[in-house]
Amino acid sequence: MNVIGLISGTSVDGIDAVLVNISGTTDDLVVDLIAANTYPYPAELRSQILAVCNGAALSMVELAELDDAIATVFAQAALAVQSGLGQNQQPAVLIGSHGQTVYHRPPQPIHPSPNSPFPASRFPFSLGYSLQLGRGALIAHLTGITTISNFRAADIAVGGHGAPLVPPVDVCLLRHPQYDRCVQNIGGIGNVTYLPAKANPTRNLALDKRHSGQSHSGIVGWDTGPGNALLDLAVQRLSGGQQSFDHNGAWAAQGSPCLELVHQWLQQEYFQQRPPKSTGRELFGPNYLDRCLQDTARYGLGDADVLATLTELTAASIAHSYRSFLPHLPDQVLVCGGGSRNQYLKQRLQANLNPATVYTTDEMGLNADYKEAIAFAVLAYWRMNQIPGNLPEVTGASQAVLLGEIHLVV
Ligand SMILES: Nc1ncnc2c1ncn2[C@@H]1O[C@H](COP(=O)(O)OP(=O)(O)OP(=O)(O)O)[C@@H](O)[C@H]1O
Ligand SMILES: CC(=O)N[C@H]1[C@@H]2OC[C@@H](O2)[C@@H](O)[C@@H]1O[C@H](C)C(=O)O
Repeated sequence: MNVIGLISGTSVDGIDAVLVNISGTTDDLVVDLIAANTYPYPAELRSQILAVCNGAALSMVELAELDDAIATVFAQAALAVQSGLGQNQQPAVLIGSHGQTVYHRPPQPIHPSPNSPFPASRFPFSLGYSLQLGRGALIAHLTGITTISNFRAADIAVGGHGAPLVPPVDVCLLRHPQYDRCVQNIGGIGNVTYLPAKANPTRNLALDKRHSGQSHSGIVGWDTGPGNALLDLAVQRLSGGQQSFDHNGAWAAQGSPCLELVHQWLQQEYFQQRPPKSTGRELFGPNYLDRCLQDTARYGLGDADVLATLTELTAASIAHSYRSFLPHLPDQVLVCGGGSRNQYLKQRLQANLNPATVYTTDEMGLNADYKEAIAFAVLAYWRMNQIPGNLPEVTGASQAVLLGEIHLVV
């Protein structure tokens, strides 16, 4: 079946769109990439989204308009990605659209009031909340293709974080017979999937002691913290808006990281918190960067040193979380997302993760730039085949559930 996957991530740089052919279900899942492209947001729409992500207030009218403006560009991306198909290629019969996250709040532990009608054992937390704009009904109407959207809501309703959702797809496409692997996405935020080798699951039995979730398979995952979000914001500030990101890490590579500062930052709550855990720009956004820059100023760091230190925070927080929450370091780390193109970050990751070897998912045959869009095509395909899409051991949900709402074409 040909399926389109659409996502714009926390970097808010544009819509990643793929057309894939999918067959099989889980263990026998096969995904062939037919076409892929990124369609940048119109500048004004992007600034509006970033303002909302940074907490700008919106009226209901503005919210409705923003939702449909995003749905419209998502629908355009879907049509565009399959516009140049050869004669022997079939158009998509299904779209999986993640939409644009504008707000994400993980579930919070609470102390229920004595008058609560719910027993504390049943409801020991307030549910998370995650809002993705770009409503699926409009995408289905504009494209004429059945669309699945709002993937995170069902997992959150059963107590999960609703994120990360890509790990079950990593399990099907990247698990190795002999090597323990981590698949590390480095987008705006970083997230990992740990894939113990199929051959030696018993090596991973120690996992439950470190990880507060239950994982019989040994497969776990979580958001590691900042990916490129802080770096991008810092580059924009330090270049006076001339540059939007540190191309290949060239600027940071001219400086040296302040390891003492990185060590202090790693003591912060998010890095110490056990999985399941998820985060977003609400935490690792402009205010967080302000605090980092106050610290770097105290240490008298120059611009290149500031960027090297923020790059080190991304690399070191990833390595710190593996050492804290996995039974042992993996044999291989497969990076994907835009951060996998930052050569300096990749070097620092390798230095922090020795003796594990760092690769990109491209080297394993899975496109590093479009893996998330591919995953949402697969999640939509699973939804249509009644296959639950969440991994409770990753999201913290109380059960596996079907993910996504189906919007048929009327
Ligand atoms: N050549 C490059 N050199 C350095 N950094 C790069 C390069 N290409 C992309 N990036 C970084 O990758 C970022 C975009 O990554 P990506 O598209 O994976 O993020 P995202 O999908 O929006 O985020 P998330 O996975 O958190 O939702 C850019 O903002 C930039 O920081
Ligand atoms: C709420 C939200 O959009 N979370 C994103 C974000 O970007 C990376 C990381 O944080 C991950 O948890 C998730 O995205 C990917 C696609 C996921 O669900 O696996």
